[in-house]
Amino acid sequence: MELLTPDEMGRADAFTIANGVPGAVLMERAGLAVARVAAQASGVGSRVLVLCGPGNNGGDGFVAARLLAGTGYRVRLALLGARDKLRGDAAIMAGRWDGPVEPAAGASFEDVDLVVDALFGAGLARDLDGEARALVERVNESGLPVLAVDLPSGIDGATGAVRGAAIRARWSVTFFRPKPGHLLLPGRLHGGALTVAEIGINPAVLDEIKPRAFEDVPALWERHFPVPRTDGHKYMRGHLVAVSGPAQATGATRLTARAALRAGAGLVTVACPAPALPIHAANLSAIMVRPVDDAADLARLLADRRLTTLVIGPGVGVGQGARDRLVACADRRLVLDADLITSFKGDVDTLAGLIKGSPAAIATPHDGEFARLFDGCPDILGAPSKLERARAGAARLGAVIVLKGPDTVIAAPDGRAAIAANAPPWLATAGAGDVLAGIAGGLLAQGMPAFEAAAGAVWLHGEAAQEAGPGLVADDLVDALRPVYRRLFARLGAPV
Ligand SMILES: NC(=O)C1=CN([C@@H]2O[C@H](COP(=O)(O)OP(=O)(O)OC[C@H]3O[C@@H](n4cnc5c(N)ncnc54)[C@H](O)[C@@H]3O)[C@@H](O)[C@H]2O)[C@@H](O)CC1
Ligand SMILES: Nc1ncnc2c1ncn2[C@@H]1O[C@H](COP(=O)(O)OP(=O)(O)O)[C@@H](O)[C@H]1O
Ligand SMILES: [K+]
Repeated sequence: MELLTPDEMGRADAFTIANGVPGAVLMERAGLAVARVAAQASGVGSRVLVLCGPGNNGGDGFVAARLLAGTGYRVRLALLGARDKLRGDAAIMAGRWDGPVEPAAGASFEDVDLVVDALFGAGLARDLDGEARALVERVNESGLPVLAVDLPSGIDGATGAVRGAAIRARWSVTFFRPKPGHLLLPGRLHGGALTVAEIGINPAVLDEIKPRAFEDVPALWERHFPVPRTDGHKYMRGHLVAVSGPAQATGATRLTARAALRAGAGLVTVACPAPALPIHAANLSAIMVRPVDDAADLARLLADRRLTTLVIGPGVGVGQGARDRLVACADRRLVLDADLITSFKGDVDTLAGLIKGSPAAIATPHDGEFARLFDGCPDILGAPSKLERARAGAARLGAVIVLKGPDTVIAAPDGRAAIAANAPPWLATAGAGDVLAGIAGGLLAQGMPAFEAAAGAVWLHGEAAQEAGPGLVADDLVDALRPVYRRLFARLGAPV
């Protein structure tokens, strides 16, 4: 579940080697893992072309080639660079390979069933060019199935970026823990199905490395998940207010409110301008509706301290009205979304100042809203990856940021971050973001800490979209949460 940057992975290798496991042993195990996945991908006797690079990634390739050749595969091996330039463990493994070594530049792809890409992994240091780039492009043009060792060559393991050009693999095998580049786009699209192989690195090294990035899976947040108590009642599960916009823009707030209630908030109230009240009232049943025409009205409503949590943004309108409403609720648990975020365009420090007193705040921008909020912050918008952008944004805002998309990143001001990889493409539909804000609010209302609530909400949202399947509209997500909850509760040992 931890994600290690290539640098952190290098430290994990180094710790392990320093503690008595030789690098060559790790490399033998890495090559064995590659050979195993190759064997699952392609039957005995098939023709495998192993492309080896100049570093240790190439060393893994030499091992895999030897093991496959020894178990009935017809293996050719092609090397990028000179054999006598190989160093360390890679040189040792080249010495254990007794077959021919072709130059990679002119290698033929005729009569090949599977390509093993062992060109570059964690050591990719610059954009591919020249011979390396031409080779990668030739592999992609061949249309042959590719198994990537560690990372598809050309993908930056820390950022997921394509460095010049990158292999498009059908399978990838990485070692010990995935890297951010396996989950961040475009890296994830280049990697295919990912296998994470144990190669004998003791997980105790994680205590030294203290990774700060994680895959967004239940193990990350389930300890904090608010399973309803047998002796509980609705007032123990929080009262959430969804702040609504005007009569012509009420749907987003209803999606938010329904999602919050479904996610487990004890009570949910929609606070709306008086003209919008009949519309909400006619369309809601378990959710309460209160007239709130301006910020002063909202402040009066919030004199009741039991209203602990607010979601503000969906449909609320961009401008001073939204900003004033935030002032009225800034000391509560908060989910900030959509129009509220846009209302602070280029003014993140004012927003940060306002929400300083909030006990738990989450902002859920998509890329466009993020760019607006951090307009004028080139250090944040220009950070090297989506992971680093979200982290830098969270630190500046002083709140958890959920930077949405196919590779949603959840980042806390303290540097913890998670990347979600479970959202299907049909989740990108109008109103899906309003539902996400509601789920996050529903979890916050039940007392979940902000980072865990945000990560939990993003995962649940993706699972609900999988559950609903293609053709999904945002309303379906709310219903689809039920089977997802049933499975999660069963996993947590809660009554279902
Ligand atoms: N002992 C270890 O550290 C282990 C390492 N393993 C493997 O080792 C890999 C990392 O090995 P390395 O650190 O040697 O790095 P790589 O083998 O990924 O690449 C480094 C080599 O590529 C060259 N290079 C980098 N960018 C280039 C570019 N754009 N164009 C042309 N050449 C470029 C470098 O000069 C260097 O020769 C991992 O991805 C993994 O596959 C595994 O065997 C497990 C154990
Ligand atoms: N290509 C994609 N694959 C999976 N999920 C996506 C993709 N694009 C967007 N999403 C998700 O869809 C939701 C859209 O939210 P948002 O952009 O706020 O839209 P809206 O305002 O219409 O609700 C977010 O949860 C986002 O992470
Ligand atoms: K590779």
